[in-house]
Amino acid sequence: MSKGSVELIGVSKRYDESLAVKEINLKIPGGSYCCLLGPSGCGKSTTLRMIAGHEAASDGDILLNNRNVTDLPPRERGTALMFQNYALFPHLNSLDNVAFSLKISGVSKEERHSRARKMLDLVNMERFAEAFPEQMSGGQQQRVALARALINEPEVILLDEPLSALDPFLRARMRTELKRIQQKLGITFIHVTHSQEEAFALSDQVVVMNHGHIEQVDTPVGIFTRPRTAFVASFIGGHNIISGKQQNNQFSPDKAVTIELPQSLHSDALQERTVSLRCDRIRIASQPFEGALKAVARIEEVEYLGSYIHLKCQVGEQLCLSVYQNDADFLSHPFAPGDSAYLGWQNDQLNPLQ
Ligand SMILES: Nc1ncnc2c1ncn2[C@@H]1O[C@H](COP(=O)(O)OP(=O)(O)OP(=O)(O)O)[C@@H](O)[C@H]1O
Repeated sequence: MSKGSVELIGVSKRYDESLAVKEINLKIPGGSYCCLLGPSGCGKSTTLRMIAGHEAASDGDILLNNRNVTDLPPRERGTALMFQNYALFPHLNSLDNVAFSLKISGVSKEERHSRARKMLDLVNMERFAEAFPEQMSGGQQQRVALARALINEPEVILLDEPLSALDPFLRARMRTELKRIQQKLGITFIHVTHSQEEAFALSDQVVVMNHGHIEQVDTPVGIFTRPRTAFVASFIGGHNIISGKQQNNQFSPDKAVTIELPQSLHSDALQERTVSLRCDRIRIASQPFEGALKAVARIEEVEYLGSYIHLKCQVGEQLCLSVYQNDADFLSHPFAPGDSAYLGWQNDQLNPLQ
């Protein structure tokens, strides 16, 4: 692995009786953008803080560039943590905020200001060198905080929900900025978020966490096209999760519905099976169509979402499928609740879940 690689080996964190992080194993390649994604309380921030050294691991080892740093203090690890609330000093201007840690290490004023200016330049904040935190917007303060985290040239930067305090417009802009800076510096970014959109837009590698363990590590495309568990499929959204009994390649999620599974999921024995099916991979029409026709449904709900429409379709008694139809198709023939509809999909769109 190149510079800035991080490896967690059997890492756990115990708080009194509860295990916040449960024996996780993870490799993050140097120079990559990695997002830890999951719901509130799943252990993302604790994992990040253990990598930074602000929280001691109860068990396991943390390796940075193949060097065991488990027992080292934060400043000896080559990492920098950027806090959610930016934590800028209110009485210092941007330049002095960014240069602060250099001042503590005894770097001369001329050199620390020159290095701080370069960092402000990198985050496009050179014009605000003399401004104090209260004179800047949330997004501007965040750029300064990022410059401050980068001043010691860390190989790994750790970001805890860095965009959560920004409005949606600024959040999207800062997301692009973070990616640009990561690519320019070529260092490792580890970013905690509960937004799948943010994780998908930024990551080389997404780590989906739930209840202190890792559910899946994959590229954004891998996570979205092949979620491994029902938790991942439901957390990232856009997927139907269908459970039922299977024998051979016949799958019955409902007494009145039988779905044919792809040959790769064939099983001779009767067994329980859960699969996911992307909402945007289901074809819907008001008339029967040739090929891949799978079910007749009744439209229960119609939700207009701009570029696509979410249709809730009841199939049999117990199976309700969500279908995303593009707006052009919908507007040329709008469905309404109570209408009948014909649904179809390719068998290989049925993705097995654990
Ligand atoms: N200092 C602490 N003392 C006791 N329990 C803690 C402490 N810090 C975290 N926890 C618990 O550990 C679990 C994981 O917390 P953590 O903050 O890592 O989750 P998270 O996924 O980052 O959540 P959020 O997105 O809400 O920040 C939670 O159940 C939390 O209550």
